[in-house]
Amino acid sequence: MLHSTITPSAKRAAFRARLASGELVRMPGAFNPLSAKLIEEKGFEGVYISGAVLSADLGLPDIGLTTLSEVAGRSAQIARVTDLPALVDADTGFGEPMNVARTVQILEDAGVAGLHLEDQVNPKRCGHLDGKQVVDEQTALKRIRAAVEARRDPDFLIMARTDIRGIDGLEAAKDRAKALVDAGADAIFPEAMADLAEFAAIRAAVDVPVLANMTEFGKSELFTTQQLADVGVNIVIFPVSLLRLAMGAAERGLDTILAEGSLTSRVPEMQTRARLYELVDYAGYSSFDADIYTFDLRNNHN
Ligand SMILES: C[C@](O)(C(=O)O)[C@H](CC(=O)O)C(=O)O
Ligand SMILES: [Mg+2]
Repeated sequence: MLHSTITPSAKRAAFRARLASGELVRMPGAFNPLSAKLIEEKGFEGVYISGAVLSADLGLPDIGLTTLSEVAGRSAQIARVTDLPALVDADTGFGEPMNVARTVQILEDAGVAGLHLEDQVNPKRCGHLDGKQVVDEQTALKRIRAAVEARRDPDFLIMARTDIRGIDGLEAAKDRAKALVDAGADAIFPEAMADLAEFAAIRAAVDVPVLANMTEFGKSELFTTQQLADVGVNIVIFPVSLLRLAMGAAERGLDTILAEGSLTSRVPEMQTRARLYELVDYAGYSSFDADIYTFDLRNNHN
């Protein structure tokens, strides 16, 4: 009820242990705290907090407009309601290496299990857009070193994302990944890999966990969790998928009101009131204080 009772440090330790086991960690993107609860209930191993989703949620493009406070606020809301470890997209770290250090501490305070920092120039753009630019190697490494030095919980995962594949190719991505690991990165997120062989090449180049980004309508093909596990990928994110599904359903629903004047034909597709109440645990609140829960589902159409 109310919130997760597992401390951030325990979630981080569990995340590290799961990664060390070699088993794939599946992290769908939670577009809000409620969807994080659903992800947990379905049995996934973690939740991802996407920058693309946060900006879209605010009605903004994903081009570096969102602030650290907005990302930290959303991260804290999500981390508070789930026992799962959360990995948050910290874009380029919101500025210079000094800002990156502050970003790490603020996101540690938000209760997430780790973050990823990318090597794009500021302002960044979605990794699947054309016209991206990356910083030189020394600048990229400084960001990671600053992040590692600033962290207070040694289990807080600092993942380095490199966007260089789409600009200078796979060899450059392998070199950059190795250098980022030498600078202290705990894991690597190679953005916009073209195929499974490219994931395998990054996997072979470094000895830390590797993440695969299974975002739809992007530059990577969509592979199954089994295919990714078979090439040694350790974490898979479905960053924007739940938002895309929900928004697809919302759009169809709005069209139905326009066409039919009612949503009756869509009700079978909706999450029921009973299911929603189960997910947010009305019953738990009721046993905590029977006076606050007087609603009886049996009196409703559901
Ligand atoms: C993973 C990502 O950084 C995100 O913000 O979720 C995006 C996802 C997307 O825009 O599809 C990305 O740059 O890949
Ligand atoms: Mg992003």
